[in-house]
Amino acid sequence: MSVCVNPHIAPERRLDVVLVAAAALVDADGRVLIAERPQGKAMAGLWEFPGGKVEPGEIPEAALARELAEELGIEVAPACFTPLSFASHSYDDFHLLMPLYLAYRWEGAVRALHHADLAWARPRDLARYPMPPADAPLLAALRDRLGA
Ligand SMILES: Nc1nc2c([nH]c(=O)n2[C@H]2C[C@H](O)[C@@H](COP(=O)(O)OP(=O)(O)OP(=O)(O)O)O2)c(=O)[nH]1
Ligand SMILES: [Mg+2]
Repeated sequence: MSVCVNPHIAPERRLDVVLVAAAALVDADGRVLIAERPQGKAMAGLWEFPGGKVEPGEIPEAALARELAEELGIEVAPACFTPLSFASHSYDDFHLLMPLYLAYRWEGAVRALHHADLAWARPRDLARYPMPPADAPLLAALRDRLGA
C-alpha cells in the first residue's frame, strides 16, 4: 500500500471544524477577485477569497451572499454560486472547511468595505499574492477551470 502524506491536516488532533464559504468572483476578462485581510484580524495582510463563517441555521450559499453584501457591497443570488473545490486545513486552533464557489453574475460594483485592498488577478498570477496556507491547493483548481 502506498503511503499518503497530506501536510495540511492533523488527524491526530481534536479541533473544532469551522465552516467558511468563499467566492472567486470572475470578471469578463477571466480575472478573479482577491481581497487583502485588514489589520487587526487573524492573518492580516494576506490575500483571500471574500467570504466568511457560516452561521448556525444558514446554508453556505446564503451565508456567502450575506458576506459578499457585507464585505463588498454587492448582491449575488445564492443560485449563482457554482461549487469549484474546497479547502480542508488544520490550523493551530481550528480546522477550516471552506467550499470555494465561482460567481460570474452580481449586482453592484465591488468595494473594500472590510478589506484593506482588492485586486483582480489572472489565475496564473494568484500565486504571487501571499495567501492563507489553506488556499494554496485551490489555485490549481482555478487555473484548470478558468485557464491562465
Ligand atoms: N474568507 C476567507 N477566509 C479564509 C480564506 N482562507 C482561510 O484560511 N480563511 C480563514 C481565515 C479565517 O480564519 C476564516 C474566515 O474568516 P473571516 O474573517 O472571513 O470570517 P468572517 O468574514 O465571518 O469574519 P469575522 O466574523 O471573523 O469577523 O477562514 C479565504 O480564502 N477566504
Ligand atoms: Mg470574511
